[in-house]
Amino acid sequence: MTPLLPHGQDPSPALPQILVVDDTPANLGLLVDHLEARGYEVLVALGGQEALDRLRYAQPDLILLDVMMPGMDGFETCRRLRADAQTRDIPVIFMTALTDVDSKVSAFAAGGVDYVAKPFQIEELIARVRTHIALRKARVELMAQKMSLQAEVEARHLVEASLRDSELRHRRLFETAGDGILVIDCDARTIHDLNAQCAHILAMPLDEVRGRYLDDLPIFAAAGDARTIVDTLRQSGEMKWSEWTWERPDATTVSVEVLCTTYRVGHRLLAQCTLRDVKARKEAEARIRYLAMHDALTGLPNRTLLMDRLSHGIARARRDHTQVGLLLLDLDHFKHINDSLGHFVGDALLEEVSKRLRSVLRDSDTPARLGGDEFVIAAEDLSGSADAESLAQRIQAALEPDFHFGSHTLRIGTSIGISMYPADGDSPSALLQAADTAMYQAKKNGRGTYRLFTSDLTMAAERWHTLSNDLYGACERGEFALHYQPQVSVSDSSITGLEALLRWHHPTEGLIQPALFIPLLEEHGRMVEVGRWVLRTACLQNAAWQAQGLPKVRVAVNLSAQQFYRGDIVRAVRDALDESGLAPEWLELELTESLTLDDTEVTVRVMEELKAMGVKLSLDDFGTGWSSLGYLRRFPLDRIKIDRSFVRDIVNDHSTAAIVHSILGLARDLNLDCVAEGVETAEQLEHLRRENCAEIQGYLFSRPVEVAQIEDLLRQMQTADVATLPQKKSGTR
Ligand SMILES: Nc1nc2c(ncn2[C@@H]2O[C@H](COP(=O)(O)O[C@H]3[C@@H](O)[C@H](n4cnc5c(=O)[nH]c(N)nc54)O[C@@H]3COP(=O)(O)O)[C@@H](O)[C@H]2O)c(=O)[nH]1
Repeated sequence: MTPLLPHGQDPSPALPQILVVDDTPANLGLLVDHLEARGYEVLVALGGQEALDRLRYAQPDLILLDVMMPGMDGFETCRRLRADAQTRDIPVIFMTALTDVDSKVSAFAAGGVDYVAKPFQIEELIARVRTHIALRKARVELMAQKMSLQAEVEARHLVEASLRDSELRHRRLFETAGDGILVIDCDARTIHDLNAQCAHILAMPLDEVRGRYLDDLPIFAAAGDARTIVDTLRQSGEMKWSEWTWERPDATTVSVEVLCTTYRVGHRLLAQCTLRDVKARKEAEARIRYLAMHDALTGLPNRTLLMDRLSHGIARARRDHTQVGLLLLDLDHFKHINDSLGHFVGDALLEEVSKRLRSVLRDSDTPARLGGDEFVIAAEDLSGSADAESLAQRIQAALEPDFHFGSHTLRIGTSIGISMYPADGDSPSALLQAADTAMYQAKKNGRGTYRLFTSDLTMAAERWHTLSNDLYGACERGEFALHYQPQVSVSDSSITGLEALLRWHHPTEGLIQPALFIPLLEEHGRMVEVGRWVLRTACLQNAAWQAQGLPKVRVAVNLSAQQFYRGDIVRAVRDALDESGLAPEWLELELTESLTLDDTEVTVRVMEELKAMGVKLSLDDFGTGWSSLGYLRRFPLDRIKIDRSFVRDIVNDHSTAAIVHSILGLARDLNLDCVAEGVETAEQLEHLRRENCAEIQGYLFSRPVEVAQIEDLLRQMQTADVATLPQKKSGTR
């Protein structure tokens, strides 16, 4: 064991260490003295077990082991040392007085390396000790050498294995790469190697390409002289072609992007070229270009492409002295369909419309979708506006038949505005502006029509835009008012109801009729907010009349589709009733027939919620819509209002009279009340009286009038004897 050294003293090289095992302390003392005197470090143990214990912590170079010891004798101790891997190699010299052959044999059999007889000659013992320590040292050094040799071999194997791995990995990468890889030997000007993808791009078998001269391959013929390529590679170390196109042996054409870089292997200069097929990139670019130019839903050209085609069309027409027509289409009621039936049906309708449009167009016509329900057709090579008009008629005819989507059957009209090059503008944007103006006019004239642009329409369009601006804040500025038109009992001329009709007191233009500004409010999404104001005002007014003790009559408020589907109408009605204190039975909501387009759960549910509150529901403009009569049974209605277009012709036209007769019969069968609208003459009234129509509304009794006049009428009703209707008209018309 290495003794602790005083501070500052260098440790001497480790001394050979000897463990002496003897149960006789006198023997031990003697031996220790001799051994230490000869430069050995000595450990001692007084018995076999103690020796084994010490050897757990020490690794002496030699053990001197007494044979005859109490407890575990020397032989047994030696056997145990040999059995333990940690002590197996420590040489053991037995010291014993037994000198018979058997004892000596036993000593060697137990694993001893030598034997000294007691009493021993100290010099002999020292000589044996030195020899065995030298032998052990030599053995240890040999083993160390063997081990380092083995470690070296193993390390080399490891490096070789990892080189093989790396080579395999790179080979695999090379072979399975998505890009083609071609290795050129710049000195021999041959193909040194290539991967399967490269062979695929070249459309040549791999083995046929490997080793070939560059000049023999069509790819290099396409790129230029092989010698020039190699020279450039030699000089600059790299080369790049963004697109390299050539015809392959199988007669197909391929385009690749190529990047070559050189590297040295030993004395050879190689160049690795990566060939990337640019077809996928070109397809993606084409797709992006397509998406940028087309409408994703219908696949029709979008505004950008339309404007481009239009400007080319105008240029051609200028050259050929022909005309270009621009038709701007707006699908009537589309917003309503989208809101009520959902975007799925809305989208399906737009797709179907685009198909039908395509079916009536010539190759030289460009259909486009600008967004929403706005479609445009640019028609080239026209000889005049009559051609554009006949195209408009063909389009309207194509869109006329019913559209079927699942359980929904829809009919959709189109308003079309037409502008012509050169008459109405000589640029795409001027033509589009003119067509837009004409389209608004077509819509105003009654939907489902077309209109050619004329310069006076510009003024109408300008007025439209001015009014749109003026409408902002009109409600807050108190510019809206309600007029009321009585609904009257045919039997006794008493007023049964008052229809609330919205009026706009424009600051400079005076009173503006709702037919002009309600579509504007709808267009700008303001009808929900203004409709709420109408509801609230009508309820407060009716409650105030009742509070004044005037006869109780119902007040009828018109609801637009926008209010019904987007405005949380149930809550708006409840708020109006709560705030005014009006009993619900005195409020009637007039729903237009177009609302019944959607006879789905939503419509029925909202109607039932309104009905459950106790308000009355009536169906306005009855007979003008295109929905089935079946909804009359499904919807919880109280009243239908026969549209004034029927009343107008009721006296002169038999078939109209027959329709009104049927409507009244149907209403009776379904237990619905009926009001005939637009009654202007005594003859119409008489006809309706004969048909047992219970109530009428129209100029014959009164136009819509201001609050004060309605109050007069209600007071007259309180006091005067009720006269027949025609007599009543004199005071109020
Ligand atoms: N959603 C809302 N719609 C409203 C509201 N206020 C009005 N309107 C709708 O605007 C349309 C035009 O209304 P208006 O100009 O007031 O015309 C009404 C009557 O003046 C007119 N009428 C009544 N009697 C006669 C007649 O004998 N002859 C004749 N030529 N016209 C007559 O009819 C209009 C009322 O029609 P209706 O509503 O169908 O009962 C109109 O569609 C209004 O609904 C509003 O607050 N919200």
